[in-house]
Amino acid sequence: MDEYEEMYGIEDDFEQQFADELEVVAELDSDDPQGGPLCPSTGRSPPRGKLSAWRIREPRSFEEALASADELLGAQSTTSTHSAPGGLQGTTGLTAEETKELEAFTGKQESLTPKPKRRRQDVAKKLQFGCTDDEWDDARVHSRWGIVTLQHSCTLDISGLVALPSPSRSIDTSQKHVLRRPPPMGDFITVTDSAGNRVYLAQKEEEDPTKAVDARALRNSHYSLGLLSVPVEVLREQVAEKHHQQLVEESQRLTNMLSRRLDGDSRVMDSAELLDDEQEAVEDGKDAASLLWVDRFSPTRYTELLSDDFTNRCLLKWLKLWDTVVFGREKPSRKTKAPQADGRLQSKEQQNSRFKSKTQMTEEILEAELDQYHRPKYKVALLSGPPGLGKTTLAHIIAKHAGYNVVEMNASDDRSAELFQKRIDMATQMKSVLGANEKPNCLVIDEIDGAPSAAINVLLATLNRKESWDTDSEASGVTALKKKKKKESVLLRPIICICNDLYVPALRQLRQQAFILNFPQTQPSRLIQRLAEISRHQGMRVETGALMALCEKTDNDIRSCINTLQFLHGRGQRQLDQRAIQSVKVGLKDQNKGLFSIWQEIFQLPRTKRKRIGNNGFSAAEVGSLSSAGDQRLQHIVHLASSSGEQEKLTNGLYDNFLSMKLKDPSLRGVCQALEWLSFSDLLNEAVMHLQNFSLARYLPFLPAAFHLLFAATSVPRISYPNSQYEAIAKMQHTKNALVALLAEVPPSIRSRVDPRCLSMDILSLLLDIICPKLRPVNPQLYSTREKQQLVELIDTMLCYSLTYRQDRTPEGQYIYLLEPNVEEAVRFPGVPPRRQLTYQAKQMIARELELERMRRAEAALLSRNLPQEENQEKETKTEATKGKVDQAGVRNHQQRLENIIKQTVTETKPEVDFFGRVIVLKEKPEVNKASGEPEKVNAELLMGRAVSNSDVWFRFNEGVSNAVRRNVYVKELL
Ligand SMILES: Nc1ncnc2c1ncn2[C@@H]1O[C@H](COP(=O)(O)OP(=O)(O)OP(=O)(O)O)[C@@H](O)[C@H]1O
Repeated sequence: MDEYEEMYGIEDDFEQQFADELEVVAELDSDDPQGGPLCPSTGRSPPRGKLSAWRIREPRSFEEALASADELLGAQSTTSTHSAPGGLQGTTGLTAEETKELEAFTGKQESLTPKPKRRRQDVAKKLQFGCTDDEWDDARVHSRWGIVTLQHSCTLDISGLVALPSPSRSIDTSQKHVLRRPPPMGDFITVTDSAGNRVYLAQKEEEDPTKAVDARALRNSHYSLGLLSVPVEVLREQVAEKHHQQLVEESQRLTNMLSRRLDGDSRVMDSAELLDDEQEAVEDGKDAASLLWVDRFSPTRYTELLSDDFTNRCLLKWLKLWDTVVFGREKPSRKTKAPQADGRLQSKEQQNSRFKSKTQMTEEILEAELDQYHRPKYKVALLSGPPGLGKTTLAHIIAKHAGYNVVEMNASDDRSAELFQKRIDMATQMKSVLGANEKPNCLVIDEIDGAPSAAINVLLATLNRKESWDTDSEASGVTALKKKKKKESVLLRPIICICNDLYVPALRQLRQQAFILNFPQTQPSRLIQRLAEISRHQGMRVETGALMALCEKTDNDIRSCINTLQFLHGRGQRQLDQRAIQSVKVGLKDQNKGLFSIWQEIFQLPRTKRKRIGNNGFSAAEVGSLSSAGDQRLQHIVHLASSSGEQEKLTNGLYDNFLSMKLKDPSLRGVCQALEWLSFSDLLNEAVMHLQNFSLARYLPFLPAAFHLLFAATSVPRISYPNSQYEAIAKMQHTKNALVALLAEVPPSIRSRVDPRCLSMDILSLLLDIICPKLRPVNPQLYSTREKQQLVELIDTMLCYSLTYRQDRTPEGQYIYLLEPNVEEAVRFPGVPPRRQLTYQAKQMIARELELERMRRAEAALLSRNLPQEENQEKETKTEATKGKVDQAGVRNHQQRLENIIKQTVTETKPEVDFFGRVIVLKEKPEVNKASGEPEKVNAELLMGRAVSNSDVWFRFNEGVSNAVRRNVYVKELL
């Protein structure tokens, strides 16, 4: 207070009056960063930094203000390096002497300018905590609730309202805790010194982790407002982790590079390669995070392969067989086996040779002699097996290991035969010219099962070029030039083909000419080891049980396993147990199992697996939560069925085979349920197909699951390919066609009352009985009148429905008469006694009668059509007296037709010539009845020939071949 009075010469009642309130306000508004000037009366900073000192002091005159400003400027210019207003002093780091000098200097200016504020150190000393000046300099106030650190010349302002300029934040916080008055909120501790001065230390709770969580929750509520989608802590963690990972990868890469260089087996890497690798390393560092693990951890050496050793060795051996022709190395001569002394042993071996194992056969192929061009017997190796087992990787590594430059092509992509040819030629006839060590090419054709037959034929032609060369070599010297040309095109490089399905029809021929290697499943132990390595490398802790579960889930598919691990790693899962693997939905392979294996899995119970060691990590509750074995089976079958894209065929297979399974219940309840399921599935299918309601399609895979639960047995089921549906459809189509053909010929009066459904359901069966009357096997001439009548009715009925009998020959060579159209099949039901059949003779007689009747009717129809014409002609004949008898009797049908034909025919009359080409002059010219005045008729007669025009019989001959059944017809039969 006295200092304030010194400075301004007045006493501020306001401060005294409202000291408590001001302190409380100051307490609340304690985050003035600069500290602000001290309150002159209390030695504390005023409630609000901006308002305090200058606002409350007395107003000065203009001259006073100018003078003080001048003085202040002068002082600043001299002490510009030292002076800092108020609380900033501490930051200048002045020594005690310098401070004193500064005080002396400012003391001289007192009369002109307002006094600078007293340093806080002095104010603090006034409290007299019993510390000397030096002690104050280094004093540290420790408390449970916070640390107050006083460093160097920094002073303690116990008011707690002035922010001390301090390098550490602890002072700032401590200022809030040492108060002159009890804090308005929270607990505090009272401290009284020997002089009776009392201060209050605000009590601050130690940081509670739950509070931190609360803070986070609070922040989360802010995030929900859309401020930051990911908490900042998580972001920080991610950045740190990424950084760490990059470092780990970088170090790993460098280690690999070093080990590769040091590796004795590996070839010496030239400087260019090293440079490349280093560059790669830099690039990889960038891309490492985005790289797929399957690519990053792809094996680079033979020893890193996971595939079966026998397969690896066989392929390598086969490739080595090419060494003679490709590298010019001699094939190492094989040791001939010592002749067996024991005759008995020899005979035993001979016996065994009849039953060779697959391994023996493979080895025999590999030991077979080379052909005349020093190539192995099989020019192409065919690797087959399920996807993701590392076939392509194996081909690449083995080819590289054997010293080849690998050229890969994908047969599914390059599908045209020309492109196929071009690529094969390029790969097998050209040489890599890039790089210091040029290597011969080895062609790897991936996915050959996806290639069309034309492309496979191109490959086969390439393999068999040798033959064409041989024939040429045997030919005479004329083809010698060609020979040389062809010799170059003989295949001299190895080709490795890779496929998933060895038995696609297009590969049939290639199979016979290829060295086939079936890729077995990867051994789980090896795969688990590799997966453990990868996960460890990536900082994941994965239990062995979890890895086993993963291998099982993916059918030991390397690609699927590694991809699943990467996926889980990407989701931030660093620790994996068996349950995590089982609960995750990824990792299920896009399996495309064959239909037979699916049917087999449906009708066969899975073999119970041995309980694994370390698999008992579940508590009782966990075991309870796991789905039962039945549930798992059901899920497996549902998954299997939905992954096969051929739902209809799958259902057909179930339908055709389920009755041949071993049925457990004698009451056949299972069969009834299965039939219900089938009809339900049929309805579903109909709804999906007809109504386009594809949401129902998800229920279709439950049919196989139901069949599995109903019929699965431990024994291996015998499954046949389903044909019944195809046969049924073909039969139905055939029957429909017969009915349509029948109705098409039926007269409209009947057709209007008969539709195909009514015909097949109501009429046909009875009709077939009607057309099989009892007829005596005698000549129809001998039939009684009743029998004749019956025959007439039969013929009439058959004609009405356009039925007839057609002669046919059975495969055994027997002649039979078949109903035409053969609607008999439409009403022939299996298990029903066959209906009575007419004899061959009866059918023959009926067929003949039908034919005759048809002709008669046709003629009658024609006649009836011609009748009006005839009437007209009759009228004409009456008027024309010159008309002959023929006209009076009416123009005959055949004559009319003949005349029409003649009118239409344009005949060129050529003069008759003799053998020497001279025109023959006719001696007797036909007489022209000029009197009758009918030149046209004479002409017509001339053209027709007298015999025809005057005859009642004429025939027309159509030139050409006829396959019609011929029989002799006498003219008298026609009359
Ligand atoms: N030993 C191994 N270690 C790590 N990864 C491997 C190993 N072997 C193969 N892979 C990886 O597995 C993946 C699948 O291998 P690959 O393509 O050779 O299988 P595939 O049997 O040819 O499959 P597809 O029939 O689908 O072509 C590749 O990405 C490969 O990098």
